[in-house]
Amino acid sequence: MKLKNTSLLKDKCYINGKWIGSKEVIEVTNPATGKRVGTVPRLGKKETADAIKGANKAWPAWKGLTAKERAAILRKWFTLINDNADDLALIMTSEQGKPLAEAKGEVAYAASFVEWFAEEAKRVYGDTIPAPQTSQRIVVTKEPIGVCAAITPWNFPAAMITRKVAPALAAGCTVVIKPASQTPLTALALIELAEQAGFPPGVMSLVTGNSSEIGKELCSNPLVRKVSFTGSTEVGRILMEQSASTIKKVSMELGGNAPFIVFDDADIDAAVQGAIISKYRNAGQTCVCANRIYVQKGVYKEFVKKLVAAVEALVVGDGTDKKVQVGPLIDEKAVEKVESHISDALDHKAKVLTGGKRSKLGGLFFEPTVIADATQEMAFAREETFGPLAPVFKFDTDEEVVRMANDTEFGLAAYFYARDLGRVWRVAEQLEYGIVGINTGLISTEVAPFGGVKQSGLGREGSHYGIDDYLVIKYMLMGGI
Ligand SMILES: NC(=O)C1=CN([C@@H]2O[C@H](COP(=O)(O)OP(=O)(O)OC[C@H]3O[C@@H](n4cnc5c(N)ncnc54)[C@H](O)[C@@H]3O)[C@@H](O)[C@H]2O)C=CC1
Ligand SMILES: O=C(O)[C@H](O)CS(=O)(=O)O
Repeated sequence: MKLKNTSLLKDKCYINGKWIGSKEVIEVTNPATGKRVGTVPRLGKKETADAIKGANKAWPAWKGLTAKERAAILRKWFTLINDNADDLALIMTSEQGKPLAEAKGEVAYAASFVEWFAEEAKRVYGDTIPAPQTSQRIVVTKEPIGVCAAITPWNFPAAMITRKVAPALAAGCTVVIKPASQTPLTALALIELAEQAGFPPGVMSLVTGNSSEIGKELCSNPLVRKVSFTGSTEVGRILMEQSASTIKKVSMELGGNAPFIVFDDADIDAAVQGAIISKYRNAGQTCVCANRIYVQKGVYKEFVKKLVAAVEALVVGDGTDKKVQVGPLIDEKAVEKVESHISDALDHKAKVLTGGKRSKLGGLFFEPTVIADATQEMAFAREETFGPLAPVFKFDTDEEVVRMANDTEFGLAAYFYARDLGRVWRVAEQLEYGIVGINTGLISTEVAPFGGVKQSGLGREGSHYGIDDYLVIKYMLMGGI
């Protein structure tokens, strides 16, 4: 990996302002080549407890800074991330596999949360409330909740970290981060830049190692007041259970199963482009990817023909190749999940229109796939595929498709293409999701409150709502006036 700034490639963790190694290490491999790109320490409970203790010790001074002083350090971090965007993107592609253009886009997206919350830090407002007695006054303040834990996934190795730590730090909290073991190098590069930006020791630490051991300490240590997690719903349940014993505040950004609906009054070409970006971004490994594509019968043939042509034009390969639009999946388990969804669909009489098997490139590459004649009985109607598989369902009426779209335990993102104003309002209001994309396949921005309903999670990230998850409300009632 040829970096301009070689200080960004770390093989140590960062705990209480010190870079810590260990005898035992975790290998980080490139999913496109299977080659080792680096190693990180295999740490556990003890180092996590040290990081939590250090975060608690650093908290009073950090929250004691003015909002403007915290904002200035966040702003410096934002500038450093942007100044090192090319290197951060190359590290990300090397450990996660996404095409460089997508990695650069994610670095900018990650930086946007740091910029946004540097600004929001100065807008944590309280209230005054008319008191019930003339001798009383009531003031409401919002205060940082305290030491926070951030546990993040491999699919967005930069943005899922800054989307949590930026609001926490802006609010005056300190943070201990546990990144995914598959993609720790991007996270550690961000920490290197945070150290350069001037965050005091203990304010932000990062631990790599045994996920469940570190997670248990983060969730059960009483000094931690908040756990913010992004990942699968299964792991989210475990973390919520583990956090219950010390009544921690939790934010959960979990799995999804996004419906993507094309009505007969849609702009079909726009809908095809929206389906491509929503389905095949990050090789389909995002929680907001279209997992089910519903097409109204009057436009079914045209849409499917155009979708197949667009999918067949996608270039699969190593993300460092500028021509590549679809990189490898993260691991063998992910490839087998896609294969299992395809074979289940074929067992239920579905038809493969393009793709349907591992790429001839071998390894973790999978052909972008479109399946026709999909039905609600098939596995992808219940489970998140998390891969480049687009199942197309045909539907007749608006009522029928809204029922099918809502028929899931998940409720993160939904999309639809339509132009009739009444239909747009009716469908948008009837969809049981935290995010609804209308005539677009790309809904992610730092200015909006990202999050799900039902079993897709709790809390919101980004937007002016995002900082509330790291604050607690206090009121002071003054008597005897
Ligand atoms: N709603 C959202 O924004 C997102 C949801 N996801 C969901 O996550 C899944 C794929 O991402 P993965 O990283 O494989 O999810 P995952 O849930 O397996 O892992 C996420 C993080 O949790 C850690 N982890 C796993 N088991 C743990 C435990 N027992 N205790 C503490 N930490 C533990 C992992 O090391 C990783 O850092 C998909 O279901 C996807 O939809 C992924 C990214 C974003
Ligand atoms: O982890 C994810 O899938 C992200 O939350 C999706 S997005 O925010 O990059 O759209």
